[in-house]
Parts: sequence; C-alpha cells; structure tokens
Amino acid sequence: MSANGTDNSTSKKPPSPSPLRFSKFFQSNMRILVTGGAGFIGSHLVDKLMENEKNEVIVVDNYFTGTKDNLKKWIGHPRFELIRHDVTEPLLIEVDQIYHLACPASPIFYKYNPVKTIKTNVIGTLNMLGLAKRVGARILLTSTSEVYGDPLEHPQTESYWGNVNPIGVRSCYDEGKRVAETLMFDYHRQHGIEIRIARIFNTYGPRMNIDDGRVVSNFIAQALRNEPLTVQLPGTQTRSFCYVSDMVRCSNSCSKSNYFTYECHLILIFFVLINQG
Ligand SMILES: O=c1ccn([C@@H]2O[C@H](COP(=O)(O)OP(=O)(O)O[C@H]3OC[C@@H](O)[C@H](O)[C@H]3O)[C@@H](O)[C@H]2O)c(=O)[nH]1
Repeated sequence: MSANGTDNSTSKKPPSPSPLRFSKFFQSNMRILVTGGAGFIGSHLVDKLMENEKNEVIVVDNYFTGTKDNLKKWIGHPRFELIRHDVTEPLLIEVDQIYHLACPASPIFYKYNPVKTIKTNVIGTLNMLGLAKRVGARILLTSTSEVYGDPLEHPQTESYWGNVNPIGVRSCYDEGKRVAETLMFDYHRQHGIEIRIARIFNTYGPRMNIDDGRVVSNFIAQALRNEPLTVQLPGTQTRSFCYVSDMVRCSNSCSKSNYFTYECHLILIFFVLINQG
C-alpha cells in the first residue's frame, strides 16, 4: 500500500513457512502467538482467538503488567499454552500468526523503567519480526495513538506524521513504537513479511487494573470511593476512547490494509466530567 506519500509496496514474496510447520504434531489449522497475552487487551484477544476451535494459541508474557489470572479459564486447555518469556530475548517457536502486544501501555508503567520500555519496543519487535521471517508468519504490531505525540491535527488520520518530542519522558514509548512501526515496514519491504499495524487509542473495559493509572480507571475508582476526580493540567486535553471488545474485534478481523487506527470518536472533554462530578 501507499501511505504517507511513500511507496510501501514490496515485490518480495512472503517467506515460506518453516518445514516444522508440517510436522505430525502440528494439528491445529492455525497456531497463533500472542505476546503480552496475559495483559488487559491481550487476554481479551486470547478469549476471541480461542473461540475458534481450529486455533491453537500460545501466549508469552513476562507478567510485568499482565497476570495469569486474566487467562485462568484457559490454563490447562489442550489448545492453549502459556510461556513466561520476555520478548527482548529471542524466541524459537513454530507459528502461523503473531499478535505482538508485549509492552507496558499505561504511562505510569512505561515511565517506570524507560530503558526497558524502549528495549521492549525495539529489540522485542526485532525478535518477533525475525521469528515472523523465519517461519513465514503474518505479524500484527499493536502501536499507539502516541506515535502522533502532541498532535497538531484532530482527529488524526494514518497519513498524519505526528508531532513527537524525541527526548521527553514519554519518548521511550512514543519513539519506541515509532521505531517498531519502522521495523515492521522495513521487514515488509525488504523481506516480504506480511504485516499489520494497529494504532490503538485509549482503551478501557473489564480486567483493567484498578491501579492502571489511566484516566478511565482512575476516575471510576475515585468515583466509587466518593473522592474528587483528579484532572491533570492543563485540564483541556481530549482523548478518543475505545471499549476493549470493539478493539479486539477489529484486531481479529483486520483488513488487508497494513495500517489501521482505532479511534472511536467518543471524545471525553475533561471539564464536562468535572462539571458532572
Ligand atoms: O487520573 C488521571 C489520569 C490521567 N489524566 C489525563 O488524562 C489523559 C489521558 O491519560 P491516560 O493516562 O489515560 O493515557 P493516554 O491517553 O495519555 O495514553 C494512553 O492511550 C493511548 C495508548 O496507546 C497508550 O498506551 C496509553 O498510555 C492525559 O491527558 C492525562 O494527563 C487525568 O487527568 N487524570
């Protein structure tokens, strides 16, 4: 496809699946790897993928922000496997599709260890792309609305390049995801890998940690405790919110396009909420 005025097409044929793909132990129609599958969005994606009886789902997670509890209904299921693994280390496995979600996504968590965050985005994505290349798997990267930085355009379309601070406290995540996107397209152009990139906006729903730190969970927790809602400065910021099941439904049925953006136009303006509070 052509996006952002550049030619992102490739004449390379996608790499062939590894010969191990045809081993007699490989009985499912589709073996799917979900990195970060024990997390908030990842575990909902696993639920969706497990609905298809032809799928075998393998989750890798280092449990930094994810938890086994999110997957407890699948542990022990014959089509499900859970591996404690950090994507910054290489992974040798045979799969047909990769959903690469692994990375802390809430600002309080990704700012906790920024060097680790950028390593996860850069080295982790390189490792997953290396795997996709070796086994001929299609790979989806969950990117973020944060690739737009402090956007100068509203709403943001895929053709907008963003306005990102390369040295700010959020850069480990914003720039990390931007490099991850670059790697995806370079592997696509250079090696013919089939790729998808989902730029996810602020997502909410069941299994969000109460201490996640994002605005929806914070507001709900504060409202339940009868506390005032904390609105960070300047207080005029806006966000697009997406419910987790809508997010997962789109990821799972992703179109042929290499890019897609989840921007549900349910825009919350903070002062409206304050007035209601
Ligand atoms: O208690 C709070 C928390 C947050 N906020 C404000 O609410 C806005 C939203 O902040 P959040 O912490 O929910 O997260 P952000 O929207 O900045 O980023 C989030 O959404 C996009 C995803 O891709 C990112 O992974 C995720 O971090 C910010 O302007 C923040 O300052 C509050 O006013 N009060």
